[in-house]
Amino acid sequence: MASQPPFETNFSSIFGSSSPRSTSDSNMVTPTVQTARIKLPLIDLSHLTNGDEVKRKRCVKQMVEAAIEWGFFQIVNHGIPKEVFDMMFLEEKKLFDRSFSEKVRENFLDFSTNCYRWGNPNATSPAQYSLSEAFHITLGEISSFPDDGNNLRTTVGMYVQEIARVAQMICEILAKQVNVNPKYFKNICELKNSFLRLNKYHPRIFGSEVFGLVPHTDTSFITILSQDQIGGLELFKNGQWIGVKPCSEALTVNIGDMFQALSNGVYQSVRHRVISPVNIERLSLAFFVCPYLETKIECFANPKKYRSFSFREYKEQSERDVKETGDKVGLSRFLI
Ligand SMILES: C=C1C[C@]23C[C@@]1(O)CC[C@H]2[C@@]12CC[C@H](O)[C@@](C)(C(=O)O1)[C@H]2[C@@H]3C(=O)O
Ligand SMILES: O=C(O)CCC(=O)C(=O)O
Ligand SMILES: [Fe+2]
Repeated sequence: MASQPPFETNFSSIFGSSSPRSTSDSNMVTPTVQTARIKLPLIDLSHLTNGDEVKRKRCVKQMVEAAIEWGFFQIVNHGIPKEVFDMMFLEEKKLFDRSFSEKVRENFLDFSTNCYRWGNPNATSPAQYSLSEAFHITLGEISSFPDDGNNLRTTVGMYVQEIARVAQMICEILAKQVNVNPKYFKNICELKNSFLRLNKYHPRIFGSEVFGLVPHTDTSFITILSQDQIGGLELFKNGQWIGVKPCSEALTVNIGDMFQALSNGVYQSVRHRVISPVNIERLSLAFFVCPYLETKIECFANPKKYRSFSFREYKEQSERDVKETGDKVGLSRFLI
């Protein structure tokens, strides 16, 4: 049975003969000239723990500067064994290779009903269409899985434990620099709303360039991305889309909307997107650090840029916006 979502049949009415990049939709920043791929600031996390105080301070400074200037950086020597990624990518591939009907079936894998998504069902124009499929696996749900010897569950559990440890370290450092009590990020592993998003990007089928994932900011505090070597991730900086060069062994970290709000706009939740690969599929794993639904997001600086809001309010507003317009409006809704 086919494992592919029916992109072609279901979206032919939206596409016709055009491609997302050739439209003048407001999502697009025209002209979309592709600049050279860049290497993001690369941060060696071993300096945080090797006992050399000068190197530790330099490492913290690099990270903070990258969060302010780029909203993105890459990390190496994070301490997660290569085997953990190999196992996780293998399970991810096996999961996406299952039949389409199995993937959409309600309560597949006992997760909540809408953990599987493909395309963008709410797209109103080609510029909002994503040629990819994804699973959202929230931390709260993994812990309630029965231990039935299923490799996917064990592997996801192991993966998020490792990645959450790294996430915690980064969040605490970034918090301290903007006068947020690092205890705010105590027990990230316990943050049941944090989730792992498994992304599969399909090779282009609609002519020229197509979005694998439409331009967006992440709703998280931070996101930690692991990707294969295919590439396609681009970020928007100084009026241009810039391709991020994949770097083996490195994880990509980006600031999400919650940290931008918490830091009163000091850290940047930068718009990014994925361009579909040519003749090849691409896999990635994105871990989103999110607070509890009732957590109040309130910055302590003055004057405040954003009104305080709960994570529930932000999430529900974003979901409503995506449903009604095909796109997330984001933090601009909460400006004072
Ligand atoms: C169609 C969309 C779903 C999404 C918001 C968006 O407009 C574009 C990107 C999607 C994304 C990707 C990262 C996160 O998983 C997410 C929650 C987010 O903040 O942006 C999702 C949104 C979603 O699934 O609702
Ligand atoms: O796959 C990628 O490179 C980016 C994924 C992403 O932006 C997301 O899942 O929010
Ligand atoms: Fe993202």
